[in-house]
Amino acid sequence: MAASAYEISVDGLTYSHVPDTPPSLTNVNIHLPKGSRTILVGANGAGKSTLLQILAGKRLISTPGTDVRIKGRDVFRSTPEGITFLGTEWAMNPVVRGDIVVSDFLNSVGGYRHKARRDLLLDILDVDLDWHMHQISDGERRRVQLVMGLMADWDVLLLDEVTVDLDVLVRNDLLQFLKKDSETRGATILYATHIFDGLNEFPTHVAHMHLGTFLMEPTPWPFANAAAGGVTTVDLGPNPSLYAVALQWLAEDRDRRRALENGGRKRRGARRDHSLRDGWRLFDWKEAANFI
Ligand SMILES: Nc1ncnc2c1ncn2[C@@H]1O[C@H](COP(=O)(O)OP(=O)(O)OP(=O)(O)O)[C@@H](O)[C@H]1O
Repeated sequence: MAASAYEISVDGLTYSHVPDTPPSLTNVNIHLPKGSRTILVGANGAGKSTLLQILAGKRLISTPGTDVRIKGRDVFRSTPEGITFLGTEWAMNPVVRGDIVVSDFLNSVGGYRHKARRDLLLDILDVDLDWHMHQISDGERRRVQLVMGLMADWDVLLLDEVTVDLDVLVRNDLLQFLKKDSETRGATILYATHIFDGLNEFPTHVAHMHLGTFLMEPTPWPFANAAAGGVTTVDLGPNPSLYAVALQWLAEDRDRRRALENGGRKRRGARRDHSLRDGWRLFDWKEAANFI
């Protein structure tokens, strides 16, 4: 299939947040069909958020040979319509912690234009239009964000761990809504999460990221084969749950990372006292206690 036939296509993507430092993404190549729902599995620091932010057009990349397209259009040069990105940093913005009533807030971002969908989402996410944004909990603020982000029809939804602070009932209802919406409208979802329970029925594809690369590119889910199609080193039995697969992958990733560290090929940061530079000392709690 030509790259433009995919809803999301990434070719030759390498990216460093800071010039001349090890890349957070290295030669990423993924191709996702329209209507797919892909779960990105990877340890903290694997590169999931970086990839989602790039797809959302939040970072400009002009490296020759890099091609990042959504709906066939270059996300850096001719950003397509219909992409919704929902990340965790939104809730930190002082603007959405101000004294504004939820109904006014949603109207200010066009809620009146999508009333039927907005009302459905208010119901699913159990959001009260009379709430004041500065008087609600983090999880409630997250629910308002989801109503805001999902009330207009989207073609491609990029979700970066935004279900983490939802209660299980709301999260379950939301996932069912997203699945149905994606099936009905052929909309595409790429979802990075660390919470795998209740997720087995959601994805059409699952992918495995580690240290900025895809150890397994998006692969149709479920994995029927007993050894998970060779994607893990141990036999997880028939039809393993996503939780079991993720747990195994992350354990293997940790071993792989530690082997790199032990071989002196750490990517960044000190993790052990023997990694500290000359002249550095470990924190001494007994010494520190004298100052309390
Ligand atoms: N703004 C930044 N400046 C410099 N380095 C960054 C920045 N953001 C992320 N990184 C680095 O890029 C790498 C990938 O980070 P990223 O946030 O994409 O990982 P992640 O898979 O989303 O992790 P998590 O599961 O913890 O959210 C990490 O090594 C991280 O330290």
